[in-house]
Amino acid sequence: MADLDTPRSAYPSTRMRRMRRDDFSRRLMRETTLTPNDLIWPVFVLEGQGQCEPVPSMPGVERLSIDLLVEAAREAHRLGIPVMALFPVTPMEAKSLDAREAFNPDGLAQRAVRALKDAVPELGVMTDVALDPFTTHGQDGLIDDSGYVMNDETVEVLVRQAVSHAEAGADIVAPSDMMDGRIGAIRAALESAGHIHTRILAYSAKYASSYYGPFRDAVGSAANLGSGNKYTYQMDPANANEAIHEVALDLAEGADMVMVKPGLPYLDIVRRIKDQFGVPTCVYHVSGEYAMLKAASLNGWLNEKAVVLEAMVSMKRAGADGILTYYAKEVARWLSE
Ligand SMILES: NCC(=O)CCC(=O)O
Ligand SMILES: [Mg+2]
Repeated sequence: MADLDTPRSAYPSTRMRRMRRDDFSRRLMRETTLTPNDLIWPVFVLEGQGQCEPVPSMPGVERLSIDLLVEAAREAHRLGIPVMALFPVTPMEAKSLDAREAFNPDGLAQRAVRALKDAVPELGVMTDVALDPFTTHGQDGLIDDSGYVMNDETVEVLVRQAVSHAEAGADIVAPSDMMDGRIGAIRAALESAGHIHTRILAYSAKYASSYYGPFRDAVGSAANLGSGNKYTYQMDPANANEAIHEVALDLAEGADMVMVKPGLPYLDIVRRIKDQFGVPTCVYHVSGEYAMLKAASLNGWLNEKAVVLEAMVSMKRAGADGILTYYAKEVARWLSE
């Protein structure tokens, strides 16, 4: 193929609109194709039976108890979605300073994994490795007297959490905490416990973003976090080289896949990672991005299906192999129409 700066014939022998004229030739030259295989569906899991609670800041998204989650998983699997990602809603009384509920073998996440692998074994199950749903202060790790999130002490808990997920049957563990060295520590612990097939999706470039607000409402960590912030461990939205550095470290420590989060505002990061490393790269279309599209659609200001599919194809075009999105089921349905 000629490279892009090879001289080309100019107008009128070249008319770019020729190929755009008809549907058949538009389809023929389409460079990016979206399929349900590209989707990971994040879900919020509740205690109880028959529980289904709407998330007010994410219309259309519901928190589900495990029995209803299993039904939803069957449907996701039927729609061709390869993976679901679980986010437990921890009851206030199970939260603590040391986040011990995170590695409870009978915790909500661990029970949900077992139920899903039992009911729909072909569906990939991914778990969130981070302590924010389990701490009374809503930070992703253990804090010292000054409130600083302690790295190495936190990593020890993350390792126990990840191993407990693998023991429950999780296919993918996804550390989203941004502590240093946690990928290597988790990988070593999984290997020595015999969980050699457990994949690690590292949230390598997770930014300290304001787009996570509705998620924190959904899992109930917003109230715990209060006016706190995560600037000492999540990345500065102004940085890109630092993301490359983070990804290089996580790959060296044993990550199978890496993630950029949020999605649309950070597609330059996705593209740089894909070009530089060529590894499986995921992107998280986060709660705030969902809320924006949903709110505008509910107001009649945007065509929901059209803008959501455009957002998805843009993430794929930027180099993403997997897209975590609360719109996963709708997207899979639209693609099959
Ligand atoms: N670990 C998950 C998050 O921190 C937030 C995701 C979102 O806002 O959708
Ligand atoms: Mg890191």
